[in-house]
Amino acid sequence: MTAVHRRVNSANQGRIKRGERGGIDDEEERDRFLVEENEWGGRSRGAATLLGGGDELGLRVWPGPYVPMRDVDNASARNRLSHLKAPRAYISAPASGPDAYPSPALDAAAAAADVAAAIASSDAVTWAGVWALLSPHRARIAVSLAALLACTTCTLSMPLFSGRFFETLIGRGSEPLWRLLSKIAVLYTLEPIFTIVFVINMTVIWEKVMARLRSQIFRRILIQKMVFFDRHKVGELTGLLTSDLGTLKSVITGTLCILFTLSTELAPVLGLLMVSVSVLVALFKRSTVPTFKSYGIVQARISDTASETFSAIRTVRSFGGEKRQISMFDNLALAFQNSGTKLGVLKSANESLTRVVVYVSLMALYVLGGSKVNAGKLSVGTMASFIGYTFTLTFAVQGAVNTLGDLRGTFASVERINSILSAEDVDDSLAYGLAKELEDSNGAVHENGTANKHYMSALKSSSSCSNLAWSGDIHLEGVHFSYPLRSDVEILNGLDLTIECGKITALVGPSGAGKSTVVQLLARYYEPTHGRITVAGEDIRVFDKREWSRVVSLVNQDPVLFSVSVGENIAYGLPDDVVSKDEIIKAAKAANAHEFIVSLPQGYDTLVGERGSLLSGGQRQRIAIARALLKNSPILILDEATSALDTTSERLVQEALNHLMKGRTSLVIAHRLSTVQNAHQIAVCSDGKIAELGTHAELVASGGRYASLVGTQRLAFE
Ligand SMILES: Nc1ncnc2c1ncn2[C@@H]1O[C@H](COP(=O)(O)OP(=O)(O)OP(=O)(O)O)[C@@H](O)[C@H]1O
Repeated sequence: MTAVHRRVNSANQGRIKRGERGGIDDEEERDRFLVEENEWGGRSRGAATLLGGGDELGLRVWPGPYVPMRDVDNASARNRLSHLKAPRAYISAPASGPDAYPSPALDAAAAAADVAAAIASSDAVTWAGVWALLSPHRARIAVSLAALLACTTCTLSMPLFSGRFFETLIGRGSEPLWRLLSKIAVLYTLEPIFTIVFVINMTVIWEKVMARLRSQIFRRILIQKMVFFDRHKVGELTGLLTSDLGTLKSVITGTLCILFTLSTELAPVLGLLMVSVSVLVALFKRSTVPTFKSYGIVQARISDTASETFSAIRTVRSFGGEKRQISMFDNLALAFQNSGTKLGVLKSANESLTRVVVYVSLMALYVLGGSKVNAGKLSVGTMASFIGYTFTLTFAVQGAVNTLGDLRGTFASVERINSILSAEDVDDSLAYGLAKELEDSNGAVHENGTANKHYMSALKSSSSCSNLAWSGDIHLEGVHFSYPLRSDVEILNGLDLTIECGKITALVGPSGAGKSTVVQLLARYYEPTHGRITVAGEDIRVFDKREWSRVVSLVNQDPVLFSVSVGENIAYGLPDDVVSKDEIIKAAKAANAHEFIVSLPQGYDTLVGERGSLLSGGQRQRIAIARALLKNSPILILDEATSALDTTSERLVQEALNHLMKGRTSLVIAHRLSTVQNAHQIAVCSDGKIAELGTHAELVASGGRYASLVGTQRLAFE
């Protein structure tokens, strides 16, 4: 084996292993696949690119550092290769240029910590967590505080100098006017400089903290159970990452602004005013938290409605639904306006009351101070300083009121984030798998890792999952299931089915019988409420969901593509591996997609638009098949994969599917019975059970439901 062969093989380690371990019949095809790759590796510098060595060629390569080829076979190189695991797979050919695609680096340590924290803690945002995020920025905080102190000193000295200025003007000052004015000028210059240092440092710290918080929440959302996504709309969830967190940011910055105006001199007076303000705020708080909460909810609904309308724009157009969407949006905009107005009124009432407190203080100062100046007991300068300080105090109090007002908004936001992202909805089996992988790639010792505390003892190793899936039958044994949001309606009631290894099983039946539900259980989007699903006799719940997802490929009627290039969409079949362009081309060729792809304006680098909207249904379907081919998983589920296609596309897609199904345990769901008549066995699903099972000929001969379905479709069989 040449060095290049070794490199290519190592890079494809994961996929090859799956093939080697498993009992796939199609050994020959896999060998061909590898030989072709090796040939390619020997011909070009592609292998260097494959392993992240593109830096050598002046390319920007995903992901991670360059690994010298000769190192790949030894253990230390394998460790280094683990860094290559990042959520990016597709490498453009050298011709695409160094910046063809951005490189998303993954901070595995932070991600592992976040996932582990999500498993362990019930609240998504805790003040202790925010504090922990702040602590690495201690040096910057110290600089900020020093700047704050300097700035406060300048601010608090200003009224004193104003007083002296008036004294000098009326001829009672001891200092020459020019000297006084130059001191004031220095003060006025330094104050904004210190302010800039303070604000810039605080902004940098907070942007960093907010970015981490956002990542934490995104990760937490991603590991929720499927029911969570049934329950919450997209806008609501994206709102958590934008507006709700935005509120959190403003309060923390605001709190620091209070410090900005604190001083020992003014502490008693400020303290007194703060007590009055706190009392006012406390009185308001009870009534305003719900208002803030409903404000957040309406805001989320608005973004929800907008994103839903735009993503379903074709449906809106075809039904002439513009008026309806506009009125829905207008109603929400009105509700948002009302809620905003209510909030504004409450805020201003709160602020006005505080001002009243300040103005009363000022009036007292004018009356008492004025009479003392008249009586000659107080100098004009001191009186001017007092007035200056009172205004300083006014700013301070207003800042405090705004901050406390924001605090109420923040309480509501944190409450909202935490109530939506409750710990019960975390999918432990998925979170465990993810935490384990992240800790592994971070080099964490597993026995002490956080992931270890959960599921570790119960779950099987990844190699056994792949081995069993390649070699064993799948059994659905007495499966009962109700969707969590409709727990009173039983969709499957005691369904038994054996899906034979390496063969094609078709699942047919009337609409609503539960066929797609079986798919969702096999994909483990949901778990059966009773009964179990086994592979080679092993309950599939003993595998973590990340591992299970690698052994199951799903191609459905309307495959969703990401709004990136065609090549990147195919490479998503192996999202954690480094995939060469040649592998992608080969998968595309096998999926009958290569020809149409190269005829696109930028070939494999053509962007597919949102959800793949710039491609036809048949083209999307073939890209999805190429993606599944690249994934090379032992279990394949086709849910109405050809039902949306015209005859030409269907032929092309069907050919691609036949290629894909070869040697895999396949479950095919189809309404059009002509597409499943050659399946090894056909199961008729009815009322959440398997009513009939056999080959096409057997079922037609038995004259049961299948035969009548065939009759209904008036197909000319045999
Ligand atoms: N996420 C969900 N939450 C609640 N109920 C659901 C959900 N998905 C499907 N259902 C319900 O489950 C039942 C079975 O649906 P399923 O999609 O499995 O049927 P099907 O046999 O695949 O139908 P079709 O052939 O029309 O696709 C239906 O009554 C449907 O309303």
